[in-house]
Amino acid sequence: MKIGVIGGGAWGTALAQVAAHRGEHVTLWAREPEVVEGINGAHENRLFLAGVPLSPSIRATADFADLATSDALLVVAPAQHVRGVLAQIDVGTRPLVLCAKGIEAGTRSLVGEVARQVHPQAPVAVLSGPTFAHEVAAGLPTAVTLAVADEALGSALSERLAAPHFRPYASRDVVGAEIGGAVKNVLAIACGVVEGAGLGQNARAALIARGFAEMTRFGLARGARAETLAGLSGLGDLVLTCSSTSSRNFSLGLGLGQGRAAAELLADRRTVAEGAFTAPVLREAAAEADVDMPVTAAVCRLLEGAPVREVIDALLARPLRQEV
Ligand SMILES: NC(=O)C1=CN([C@@H]2O[C@H](COP(=O)(O)OP(=O)(O)OC[C@H]3O[C@@H](n4cnc5c(N)ncnc54)[C@H](O)[C@@H]3O)[C@@H](O)[C@H]2O)C=CC1
Ligand SMILES: O=C(CO)COP(=O)(O)O
Repeated sequence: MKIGVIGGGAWGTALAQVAAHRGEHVTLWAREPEVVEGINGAHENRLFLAGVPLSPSIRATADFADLATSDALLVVAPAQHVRGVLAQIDVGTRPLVLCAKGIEAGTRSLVGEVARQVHPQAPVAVLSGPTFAHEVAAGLPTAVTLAVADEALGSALSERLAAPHFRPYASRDVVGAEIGGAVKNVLAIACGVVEGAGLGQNARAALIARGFAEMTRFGLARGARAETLAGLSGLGDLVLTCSSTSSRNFSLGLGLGQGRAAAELLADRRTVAEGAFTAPVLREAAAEADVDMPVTAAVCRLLEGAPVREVIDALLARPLRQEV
């Protein structure tokens, strides 16, 4: 199978590396000419995954037409850009494996919904889980959820994407896999705030547990399965990104917790902290579904510039309630 990868950021590059190590023909579309040149020439993506020697068999391109012969397309552009990028590609009936984690602003669509709107003929799969790109690219053991409605296609894609250190677990819950990945980014910002504001490890553990309760309420309201939310793409990824400065979302929260302004933290950054874009859309979607998401609302207020102390005090002053 020939694999096409759309997006030359850290994650697209790491996934291209996994496929290349399996011996697949990999064509990677990247937006930045210097990424294309670096991968084809020096076999390195210095902009987004510096220091990782890439397989010489990965072929990078800036031309969507070069993806025409790929049998399956991994979509690894940031969530807010998936629609724009997909609109430029003739996909036909080829499977789209969606790897971005977020909800589209304006439409409130999950990435899978965006893909179906742009390419209704293409079957959609979601690949999501606890996967720092630099660890995957370095060949460290990693497991992901691979969610596809069609079981036969799910098995075929799992076979093709698996590697000795990269283990997909098949699921049919596409919405559940997507919601876990999108919501955990917002919660990772909150955990970074706890760290930055020096609120302690009890608070962080509480936030992970209450954040997971929030993710579950929203997921169930949108048709996700509880088991998926408790799996790799939900709780697994939540734990990873809520406990490491390797997470861009956690790092953004760390800065906010230290009292720095969101605009300053987001300005000029080349890498994407998806939670900053997802948080306001998630707040809207939660209101629409009549789901209480206090942590998400607090993250939104911090991104809008509210003082950290004020937001934390308001969160702690909420009326006491039943845990379940
Ligand atoms: N980095 C990681 O460890 C992981 C990232 N992801 C997800 O993968 C998606 C991509 O993230 P990364 O590869 O980490 O990105 P990155 O932060 O390494 O790089 C930014 C990416 O955004 C692209 N971009 C910027 N403006 C754009 C535009 N106008 N149109 C199209 N593309 C544009 C850049 O070309 C680049 O590919 C995100 O949804 C992220 O949540 C998922 C799992 C792991
Ligand atoms: O999704 C990720 C790991 O699973 C990457 O997290 P960040 O985008 O917060 O770096």
